[in-house]
Amino acid sequence: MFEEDWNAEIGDEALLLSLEKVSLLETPNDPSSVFSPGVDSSGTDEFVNTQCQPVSSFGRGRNFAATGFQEGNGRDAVTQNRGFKGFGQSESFQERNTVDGASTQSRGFKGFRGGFGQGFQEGNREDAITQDRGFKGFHAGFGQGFQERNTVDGASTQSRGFKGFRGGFGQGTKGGQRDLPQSGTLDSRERGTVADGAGPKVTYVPPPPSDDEQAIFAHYQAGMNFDKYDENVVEVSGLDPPAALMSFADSNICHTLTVNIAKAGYSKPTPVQKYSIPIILAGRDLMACAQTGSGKTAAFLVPVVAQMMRDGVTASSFKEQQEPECIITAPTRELINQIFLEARKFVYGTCIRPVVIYGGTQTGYSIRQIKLGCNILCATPGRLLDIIGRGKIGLHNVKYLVLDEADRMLDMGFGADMKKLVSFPDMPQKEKRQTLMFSATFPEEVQRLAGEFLKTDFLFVVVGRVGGACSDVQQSILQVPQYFKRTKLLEVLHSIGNERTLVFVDTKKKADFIACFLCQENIPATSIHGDREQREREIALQDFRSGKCPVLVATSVAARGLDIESVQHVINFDLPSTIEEYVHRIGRTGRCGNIGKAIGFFDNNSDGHLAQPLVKVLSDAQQEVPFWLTEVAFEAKGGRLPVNTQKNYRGRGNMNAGEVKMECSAREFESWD
Ligand SMILES: Nc1ncnc2c1ncn2[C@@H]1O[C@H](COP(=O)(O)OP(=O)(O)OP(=O)(O)O)[C@@H](O)[C@H]1O
Repeated sequence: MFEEDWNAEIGDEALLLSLEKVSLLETPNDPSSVFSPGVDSSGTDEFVNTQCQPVSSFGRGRNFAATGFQEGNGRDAVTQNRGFKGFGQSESFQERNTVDGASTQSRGFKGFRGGFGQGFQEGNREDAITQDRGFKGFHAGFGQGFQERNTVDGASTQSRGFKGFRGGFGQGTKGGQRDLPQSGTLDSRERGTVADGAGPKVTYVPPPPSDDEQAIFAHYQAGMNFDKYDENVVEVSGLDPPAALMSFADSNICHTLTVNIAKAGYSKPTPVQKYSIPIILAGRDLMACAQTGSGKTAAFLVPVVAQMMRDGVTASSFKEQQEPECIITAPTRELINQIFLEARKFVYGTCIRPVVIYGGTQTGYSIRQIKLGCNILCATPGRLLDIIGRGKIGLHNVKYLVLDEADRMLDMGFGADMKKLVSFPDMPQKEKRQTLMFSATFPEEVQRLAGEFLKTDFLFVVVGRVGGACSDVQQSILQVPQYFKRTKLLEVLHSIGNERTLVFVDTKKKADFIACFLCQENIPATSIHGDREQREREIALQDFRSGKCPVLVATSVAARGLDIESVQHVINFDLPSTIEEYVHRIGRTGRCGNIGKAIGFFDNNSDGHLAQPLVKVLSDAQQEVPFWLTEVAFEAKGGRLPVNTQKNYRGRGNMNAGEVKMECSAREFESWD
């Protein structure tokens, strides 16, 4: 991700003063009210040596707001250390970094003493052997009664990020109760290149989902605008498209699946389902674009399961190498898990076995799940390639290849992985498999790239406008300069009350910082981003879903696909760099016919590039367009684009290959898969 200008925000005197006034959380011994990112890293640079993620349990040592904080880091040999390293109060805070041996790197926040305000320095030192970057020395504040020790023996160690929250900010989660096996965060780097044993092991095993029928079919209610989906114009391009279906019963699918659809609470198909289901049942390749929250997941799962049943799929039994009939990929771990949970609904009572594998979890666990049998493999790209490379998955039986969030899967972030996937010798050629692509956005150049994966007679279904925002989301764009954003955020959150709100920021560090800040303001918040351990990410999401933390501060890793009940608000604290990302982010609310609200903080200094595409997205979705925004858009068009120091201009319809390339940065620096 892009490095933000922290000085611009934190160095502001007024803000520092206001932060000094912030009172600390005052429930040190109440485990249910002391939160947690347990944040563990924030660095963004490449690793040099092996890395050691501190074991940061949320259990003991979570007394984040009591009396004193200690951190010790004892390391031998080549050590790298990046990120936050402890919060504490001046008197009781101690930080110990014992480094034996040579070559030490240390980056990032190192010890808060005294709130966010004073004593905040950024160090940027680089000598031959020792690197030390980032915030160092917060004096006075933010955590008390907090201890962390990281002792790492052995050579060549790296550690990044926040070190010191065990429990962290926010409310909720008592680590002890949730002490699942620990994970390290190898993320994308764990793929293939870092074999088991070569680096610190990722040991996280996610808790198994409930097998209880009620839990499997749990769903939220469609909203009052559900029927309005039918008002959307649907365009199908390509030769001989089959007729759309009007009801699930029309689709002639097997009885068990029909029952499962009903149990999932689907009484009638949405437009993307009406058109996609018969196309897939007819064996055609498909690229489908429909607004966020309008049921694209079932639009591919239902017909794939129906066809597998029709073709008499056999139950796969225990084998060292499995040969799934269907592979589904998506860009983020949480999203692929969600797709897997949806798949479990539709295959219920059949012999079809779906399996999910994704990064940040123990590779051995993924392999064990696969060995037990696998008909539908839901996977993030990195873990998928890794597992294929280990010979645990044979591809010659693949009949369906699904790319959810296909534009993201084909851009420079994951495009190479997807090319690699279809280039495996045993992967059936595109003529011999069905390739299905779904997204709410499809920039034109990505549409062109998609052609390489699809048969020439593929069909393109567009519900509404390509890349259009969901009209059930009431959008407002406010002019908020960077230095004023936190004040504005508080103002908005106070007016919202306890309603579930997703706040998007542009960097991982900032996600943690804003979550901390909100907690200090007694707004229970947690964070999700690519530097958090997978276990922490899942806990954060769970706490948000359950309402324990009604505010989730996120980077773009949470922008796509996530379907969380009752998210009433999305706040773009930082607007994203592309309009597509904006459309996905605000689409976390206003789903399945429910209504939602999205507020964007527009900073003239950094968001000028987004003015024009925003005006278009707002007006296409029949939203009010502020006059000032049209003016900024006009200025941008006239060549007087405000100097943009932080973001890259990647508006829709204006992308070129180079701009697509930039998309990869988000994924490279964030561990999405
Ligand atoms: N036909 C239907 N009837 C009732 N609910 C439905 C129907 N189809 C989908 N849903 C529900 O609507 C919600 C949104 O669906 P889904 O997540 O598939 O949307 P999406 O189009 O993939 O969104 P995004 O673009 O954000 O990924 C889910 O909770 C899903 O269970």
